[in-house]
Amino acid sequence: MKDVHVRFPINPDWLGRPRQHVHALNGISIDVARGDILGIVGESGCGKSTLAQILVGLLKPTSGSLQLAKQDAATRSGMQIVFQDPQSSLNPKLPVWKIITEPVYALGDRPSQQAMMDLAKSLAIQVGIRPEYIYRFPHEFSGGQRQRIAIARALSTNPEIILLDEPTSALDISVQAQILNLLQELQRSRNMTFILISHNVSVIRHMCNRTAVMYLGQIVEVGATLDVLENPRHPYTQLLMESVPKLSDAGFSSDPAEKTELPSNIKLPAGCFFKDRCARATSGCQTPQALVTGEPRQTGHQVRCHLAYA
Ligand SMILES: Nc1ncnc2c1ncn2[C@@H]1O[C@H](COP(=O)(O)OP(=O)(O)OP(=O)(O)O)[C@@H](O)[C@H]1O
Repeated sequence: MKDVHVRFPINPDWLGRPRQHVHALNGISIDVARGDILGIVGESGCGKSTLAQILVGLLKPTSGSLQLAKQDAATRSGMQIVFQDPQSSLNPKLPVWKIITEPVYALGDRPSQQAMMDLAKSLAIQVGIRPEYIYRFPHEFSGGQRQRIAIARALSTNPEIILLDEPTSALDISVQAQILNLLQELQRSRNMTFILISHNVSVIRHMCNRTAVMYLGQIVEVGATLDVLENPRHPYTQLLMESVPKLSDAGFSSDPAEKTELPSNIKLPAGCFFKDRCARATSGCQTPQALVTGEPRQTGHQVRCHLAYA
């Protein structure tokens, strides 16, 4: 992704002309390498869903561009998505084998029904669903099983990248780890590329080798997950990490927005977007901050703050 911006027009006048815009993404540039599990973390409203929609082509950037490197011969489609809620993302009227093979039809292929049932059976086995269950309907499965079906569907076209948009947030705690483990096994055995969007830092830490932290439609810090989460350099990442619930905490808050307000994305702040919430802000924060590479340089650690390495 190169300098992607997304603005939503709002508040139209009587001629239908927008009086204002929501600045949802404000210059997102990021590379994902093959075999990466890239985590994207940030609080509610920072633009994670907008980014997901741009990645899978449901939304076009207002400006900027996306590029997918040349695909493998074995790869049939660039990207598939697994949504947060398997309850609403699976068509309740279709048997599971048809749900799993839907993306194959979407590519324009018309294989025989038998071939599709065979494909669905083999994918069901890979995600831990009994193959004889593929004739059943979504309501006959638990939440965790439904998410396994959604994962099988994403695999059906053998995509280069799978975008996981909060893949475990709608599931019971006891099932979350099983789904994350399944995703890890699939990623390793197929050397797939995952982009995992989550507000849950623990999920990102468990799963991702690289992590990008978003704030007000920008990436404020990106690098190897251990560097970003264990040794955060941006004051916002530091705030985010301080707010991660500790097992010993009772009545914790995991949302830094509850401590201080997220500024408006209709009228963006001048200079650094974070300065009004930042305990370290100085006069140098009045100018817009660029994402600069710092230490450790070899892991491509980048921070959008002039104080990061001061
Ligand atoms: N179609 C739209 N029209 C106007 N504003 C929008 C639209 N879609 C999103 N927004 C706004 O863009 C900003 C980013 O929204 P987005 O849904 O991408 O955030 P998010 O990080 O995914 O939040 P959450 O975790 O709560 O889903 C928010 O201020 C949201 O209100």
